[in-house]
Amino acid sequence: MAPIQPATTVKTLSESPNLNFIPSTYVNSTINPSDSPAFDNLDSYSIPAIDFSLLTSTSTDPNQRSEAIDNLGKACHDWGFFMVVNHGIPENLIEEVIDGTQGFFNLAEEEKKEFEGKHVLDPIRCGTSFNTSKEKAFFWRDYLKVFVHPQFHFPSKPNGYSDIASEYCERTREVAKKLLSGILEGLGLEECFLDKALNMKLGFQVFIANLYPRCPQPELALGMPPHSDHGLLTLIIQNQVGGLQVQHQGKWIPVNALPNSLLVNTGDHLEIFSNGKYKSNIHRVVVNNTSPRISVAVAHGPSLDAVVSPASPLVQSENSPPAYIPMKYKDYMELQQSNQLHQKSMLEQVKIQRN
Ligand SMILES: O=C(O)CCC(=O)C(=O)O
Ligand SMILES: [Fe+2]
Repeated sequence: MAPIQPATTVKTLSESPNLNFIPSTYVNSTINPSDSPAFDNLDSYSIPAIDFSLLTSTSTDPNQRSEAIDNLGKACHDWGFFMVVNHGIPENLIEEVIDGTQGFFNLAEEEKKEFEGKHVLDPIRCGTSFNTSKEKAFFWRDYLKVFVHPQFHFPSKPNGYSDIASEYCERTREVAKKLLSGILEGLGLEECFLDKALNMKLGFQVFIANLYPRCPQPELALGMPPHSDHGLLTLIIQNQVGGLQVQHQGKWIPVNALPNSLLVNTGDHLEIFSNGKYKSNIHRVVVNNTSPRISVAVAHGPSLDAVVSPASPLVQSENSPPAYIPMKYKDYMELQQSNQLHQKSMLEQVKIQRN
């Protein structure tokens, strides 16, 4: 039987007059509200915040800096998710990226079709859900995915969006690089490993813009399913509308972003590289009936040609044999993007099972 195709973008669907119910193809049976902590319990789950200026400023007292490196390692270990404050990316640049993204999704459907793309390795691709050719239930989300490094690609519309995105991606690349250096330092690895093992000078960077329109039955739909990201670190900004939830100790914790913070997810390749010390974070997006959510996730990975395996100094003792088989990042990314997005199903395939 041919796969069911969504009629259109979720944006168009959500704008249909008198839409009181969602089509059954958007009903997701995987939502389990009881796995969220009771509301008055949320305070005991506070998402770590990292002060970026303490990691990078040359005038930081060395004790404060090593405390910041420890906090960063702890955040990667305990949560795989943290918020970065004092990152130095201007607030107005972030607002312009969100506005440009809104402008892109507001283009006429025929105009967006120009950027549709056919294959997961096409550098510009927009669409709906995650992978409609493989999904049984669709997600309440439209997206634009663009490869922005080592070569910068971008849609030519709307006017000015490409320049803003180019500047923003350069800034996030710098922040990601410094966070990764701090993470490596915390693992006891030399900074040159970034270039030696991961070839970060040619690091793969993808700009992912997401729109989650208003949904008349938010308790039945999901914006994005529980999943981990394929790269090393993903940096997320959003409009003022929440919806991102991170899994922590088996519970879903809603992310209430600190003002002007970057939200950071650790990805599968950090888990592989750290030989399982820093597990990639599982997250999902829930939707609502009042305000559309816009987010921009910029994912930072190794070079597509890098064959990634656990960092050699971390697997030299008998107590810590390599827990993942080496795989070319490009092959990993292509496979993850061509299948259904489900938990850590791709990472499971490279994990070495030991009894
Ligand atoms: O919308 C968000 O905050 C998260 C998006 C996300 O998880 C992704 O694009 O991989
Ligand atoms: Fe994600």
